[in-house]
Amino acid sequence: MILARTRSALPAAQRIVVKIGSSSLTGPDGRLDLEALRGLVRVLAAAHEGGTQVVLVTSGAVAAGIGPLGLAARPRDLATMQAAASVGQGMLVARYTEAFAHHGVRVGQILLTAEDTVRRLRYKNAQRALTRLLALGVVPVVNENDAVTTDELKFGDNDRLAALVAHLVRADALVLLTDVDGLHDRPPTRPGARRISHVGDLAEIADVPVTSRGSAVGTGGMVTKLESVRIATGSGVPVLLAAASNAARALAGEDVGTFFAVTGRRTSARRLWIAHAARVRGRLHLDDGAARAVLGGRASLLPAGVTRAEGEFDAGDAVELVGPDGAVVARGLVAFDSHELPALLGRQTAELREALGEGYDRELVHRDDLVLERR
Ligand SMILES: Nc1ncnc2c1ncn2[C@@H]1O[C@H](COP(=O)(O)OP(=O)(O)O)[C@@H](O)[C@H]1O
Ligand SMILES: N[C@@H](CCC(=O)OP(=O)(O)O)C(=O)O
Repeated sequence: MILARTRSALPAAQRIVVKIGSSSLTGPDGRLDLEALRGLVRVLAAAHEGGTQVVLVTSGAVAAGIGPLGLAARPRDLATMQAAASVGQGMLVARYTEAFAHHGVRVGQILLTAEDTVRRLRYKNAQRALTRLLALGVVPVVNENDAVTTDELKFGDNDRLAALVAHLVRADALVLLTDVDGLHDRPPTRPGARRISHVGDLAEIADVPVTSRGSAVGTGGMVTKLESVRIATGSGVPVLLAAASNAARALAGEDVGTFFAVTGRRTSARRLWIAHAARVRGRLHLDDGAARAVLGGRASLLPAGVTRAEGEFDAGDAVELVGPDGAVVARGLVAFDSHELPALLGRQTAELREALGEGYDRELVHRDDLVLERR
């Protein structure tokens, strides 16, 4: 589709997901910057008025909780982050509700966890709520459900969450707003850094140095943004990455920020999650036959084809499947806990059923839970 390859996709988009990072919503003191928030809302309300459906994915809950809790800086431990997010999220949504109401637009809060994008029922649930809100002319305001999200289940960052939401609502484009106007050919603090305007394929920027250190209040830096870009463009959604201060020009299709063209087609949310699971818990080493079977694309992985396992994981966790040459061939959700594996590896299915009973003759990684590594 021609639209998804150029910036003209943006003004023509009927449904967009816009993500704004903490760095663009907070002042130097770490508190919410109301002027910045209102500036963003002005732009989004105008897009809404023009007939574009807008989903806003907003960070800033933890940052908004820093001031009221008297914390010196953004907390790094999970419990204090949860507490700060719990205090901050309410304030954040109250501010958006007021700011959008000023333009006659209603908002609805949606808090998601990783599970909502993986488990079919929950995925459908989230999708139904978001679609209905949009049909009712409401701007959904989405964030991760930080106050109850455990370490394992965390999206890790809102950049990834935004890409998954863009997939969920079948957005025509994803707009990532941050404190820097797009990807630069080197971190923008280095002298001579220049903006890259268009990326047709991520391979073009393989050599661009990016840091994972964000601003003082942001998380993930440019690395998580590029991961988000990879998820979105690889599943049919083009991305524009720009400075929040350029939001209006970005939505108008002007030459600001970096445009990333679509590189792949829409895929299932579950496969998307497996391919980009925030955290891989272990590795299964495959023998030659198993590696070839998996690479063939239609086979499940059986215990018989695995020579050794690394890591500690529970059934349902994401693991890497490694071929005899040491290269990762696929990612998948493993069906057993790691402590069960020594008794299973290298043994035939029938033998396992006989020795250990029904239930132990199942696949180690079912083919529906397996995604080949892109080469
Ligand atoms: N090559 C690069 N081009 C642009 N920005 C980069 C690059 N490498 C690192 N960065 C950094 O990424 C930061 C944005 O990430 P972050 O602070 O996490 O933002 P947010 O809070 O919006 O999610 C920028 O401030 C910038 O310093
Ligand atoms: N959900 C968290 C934001 C986490 C996050 O990814 O922040 P950022 O890198 O600023 O987009 C919050 O609301 O504070």
